[in-house]
Amino acid sequence: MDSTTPLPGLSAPPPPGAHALSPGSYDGRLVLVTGGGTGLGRAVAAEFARLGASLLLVSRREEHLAPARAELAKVPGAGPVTSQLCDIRDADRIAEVFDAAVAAHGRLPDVLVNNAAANFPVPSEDMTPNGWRAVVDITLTGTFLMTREFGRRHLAEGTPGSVIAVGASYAWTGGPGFAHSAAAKAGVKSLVESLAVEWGPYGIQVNGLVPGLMPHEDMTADIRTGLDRAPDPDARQPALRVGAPRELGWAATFLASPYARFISGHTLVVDGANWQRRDLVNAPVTPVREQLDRGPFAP
Ligand SMILES: CCCCCCC/C=C/C(=O)SCCNC(=O)CCNC(=O)[C@H](O)C(C)(C)COP(=O)(O)OP(=O)(O)OC[C@H]1O[C@@H](n2cnc3c(N)ncnc32)[C@H](O)[C@@H]1OP(=O)(O)O
Ligand SMILES: NC(=O)C1=CN([C@@H]2O[C@H](COP(=O)(O)OP(=O)(O)OC[C@H]3O[C@@H](n4cnc5c(N)ncnc54)[C@H](OP(=O)(O)O)[C@@H]3O)[C@@H](O)[C@H]2O)C=CC1
Repeated sequence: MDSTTPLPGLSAPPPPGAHALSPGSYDGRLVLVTGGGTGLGRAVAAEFARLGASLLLVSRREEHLAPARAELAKVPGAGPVTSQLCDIRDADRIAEVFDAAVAAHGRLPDVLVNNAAANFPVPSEDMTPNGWRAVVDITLTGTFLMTREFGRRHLAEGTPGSVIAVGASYAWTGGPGFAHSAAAKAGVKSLVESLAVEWGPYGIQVNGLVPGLMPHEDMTADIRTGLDRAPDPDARQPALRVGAPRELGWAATFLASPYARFISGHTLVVDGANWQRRDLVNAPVTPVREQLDRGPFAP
């Protein structure tokens, strides 16, 4: 192939509304998605709904939850869609959310998707203690508290369940400019590995799921601005395209399905191999302060 031949890249995903699993695969199942009102969480929830699941969306802001509830209830084949306001840093409120799940849906969530997370780009030398705590508390501790409640309820009832924790590939590599989030996501990956073993004997499967770059309209301004600094995001991916949020949803519905019951403690990366990218000759290093358009450090 000469340098003028167009590269094909990885093929475009099937259209919105398509699904790999049979219709009705999740009929009668309840799926709890944290952060299910926006972005990737909403896209994941939609794929479960398309397969017949009932949904419980959990996050802090009704302005995120109400429109998502309305949209997801219209997905053909979806079960009932409810939501609960909850800050996942609050263990008491999480217990109430599980009580509300049983009251509204008549069952515990069969699947927990820990999708909610917090993140903003910041050079580490500028990060305040409270900024670090906010991101680690939401992303790691919030994921643990939700998962702990899910596990306790299922262990008490003797019922099986499936947990999916949404991660990020900088759990393996580190994330310059995102040290708090990368550390938290590394903790999430480790948590998945610990709990998969602890709870395997009780029929509770625990996996991680890592999206690659999947732009969506709810991305925070900080992250969107960072992305907008570099033109043509497709050309910067080995797949020659960014991911579509529904591709994460398809992976999630597979991981929590009967066809994946023997997969546990694994973290699946859906990013077209972007995180493994290495060039023969690296691009010159740009310090994080420069990438973020920050002036010199001033204590
Ligand atoms: C360019 C490529 C990027 C690829 C990255 C892809 C990988 C991962 C992606 C994601 O995780 S995307 C998910 C992002 N979504 C969210 O973060 C949504 C929720 N976020 C929030 O609610 C807030 O942003 C929050 C700050 C994270 C949490 O809100 P909370 O109400 O608990 O905190 P605050 O009281 O507002 O702030 C706490 C603390 O944090 C400091 N802070 C907040 N924003 C920034 C910022 N943009 N830069 C620096 N510091 C920030 C804030 O000042 C507070 O600290 P103190 O001032 O009290 O010291
Ligand atoms: N987009 C991407 O390309 C990538 C995303 N990811 C991961 O994917 C997941 C989803 O990201 P994305 O959809 O882009 O981000 P969003 O900002 O759209 O979603 C974050 C969600 O988390 C909820 N949330 C935040 N804090 C709390 C809290 N304390 N309690 C309850 N809910 C909370 C928010 O809702 P509310 O404000 O209503 O509380 C929001 O719905 C995250 O885990 C993220 O780290 C990883 C790599 C790349």
